[in-house]
Amino acid sequence: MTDSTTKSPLESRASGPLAGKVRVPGDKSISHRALILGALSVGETRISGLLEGEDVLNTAKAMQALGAQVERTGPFAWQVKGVGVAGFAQPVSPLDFGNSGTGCRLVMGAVAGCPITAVFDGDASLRSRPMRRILDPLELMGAKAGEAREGGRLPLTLHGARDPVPILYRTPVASAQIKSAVLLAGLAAPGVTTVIEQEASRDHTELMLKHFGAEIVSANEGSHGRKIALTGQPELHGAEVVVPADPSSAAFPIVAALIVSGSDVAFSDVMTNPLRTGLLTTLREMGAAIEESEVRGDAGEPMATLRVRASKLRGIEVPPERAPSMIDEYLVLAVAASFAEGTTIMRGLQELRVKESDRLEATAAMLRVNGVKVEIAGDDLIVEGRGHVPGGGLVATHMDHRIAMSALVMGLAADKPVKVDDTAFIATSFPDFIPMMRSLGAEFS
Ligand SMILES: O=C(O)C1=C[C@@H](OP(=O)(O)O)[C@@H](O)[C@H](O)C1
Ligand SMILES: C=C(OP(=O)(O)O)C(=O)O
Repeated sequence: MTDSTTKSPLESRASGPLAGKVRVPGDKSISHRALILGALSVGETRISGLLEGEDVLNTAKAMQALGAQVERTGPFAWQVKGVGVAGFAQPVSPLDFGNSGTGCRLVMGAVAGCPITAVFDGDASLRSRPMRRILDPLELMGAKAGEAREGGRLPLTLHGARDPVPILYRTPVASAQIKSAVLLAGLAAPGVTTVIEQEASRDHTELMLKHFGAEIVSANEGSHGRKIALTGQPELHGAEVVVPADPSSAAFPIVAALIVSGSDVAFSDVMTNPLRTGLLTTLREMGAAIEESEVRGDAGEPMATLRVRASKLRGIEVPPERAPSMIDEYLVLAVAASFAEGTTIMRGLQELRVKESDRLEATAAMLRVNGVKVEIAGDDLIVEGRGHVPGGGLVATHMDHRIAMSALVMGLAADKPVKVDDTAFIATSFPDFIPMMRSLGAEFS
């Protein structure tokens, strides 16, 4: 996918009721972490339900380049034989993370604790994203970033620490990627590495570290925060990981089912970790009919079947403290808000500016070009819902999978078709999105 020049446009049009039961692919966050922790463990890790999207496949390649044995043993089934904590080997060529911030930043943390040097690179989107936020704590732990562009942007050379030191670090923004990078580097440091976050971000790294045998304690901090303490230099043991379905991927067909009248769609095994369910909370507040059944858990990650039926939605205000639990879902929430009656105000979205694209601007542009009234006020996004969307626009995806999927969802219920300029990046997180949506009744051409 890196710097692809051939674009694959697609148009989506008003469709009949969506119906069926599907399992969206494995969770992207958990898939990256299973490969990385498998590589840092002694013995064998077996992963089922891995997301075989480009982002995760790039992490798998990076683990191989760093000395782990990584093998696909069947559909979505992978086996990793690890090198142990701080055991990474010097890679012979640059590590290419393609479009993936998570893969790149988490592996930076893991490399920072090893006495090796690695070059990190990615596509034009990833090269535009800030890496200083990761390099700052890693340098405090003893790693050194070599020559890099302004803001620590890729490509960059990272020299891991010979003797990593544990730190206490307060993350400057609610970011699971920063927290996870520090914890992964902390694995190699003697003593306790502590991360304090003012707003709790997704805790998959903490849960999975415990699952692999690390001593890690997490406590509430302030009204919305967490304090996480990891004891360094554990022996991590290979483990079984069952990857639940990705709620951030399910978000697209969920919103599609809500806005296409008469729809009734079920989603199995969707991860319902409370630090990832902000969108479900918000949609329910807007009037969405979403029922949970078959609730269960695996390796600390709860999951459930969700049944979603087309619903009349109303505009609401989404508080800023909810942002970390739905940070990747605002684009498709903005689509739902466009079909709602009344104004939806989404507050505190500054982090959307540093994702695969500037998602605040790109979301507003997607809505505007399709006749929806929208405004950006500081870090807030304000959408005027009128119960229907004119459509007819051509949406620029800016190398961003979630813009492409959101726009295609919008077209399924808009008055006129909606076209996206490029669907290629959907393969980073949801390779079967188009056929799965068609199987539910979506009309794409
Ligand atoms: O840790 C993770 O797996 C992720 C954390 C989030 O990023 P930030 O940590 O930058 O908020 C999210 O946007 C990304 O898709 C996945
Ligand atoms: C922000 C995302 O991913 P990443 O940061 O891993 O590129 C995303 O998938 O929406």
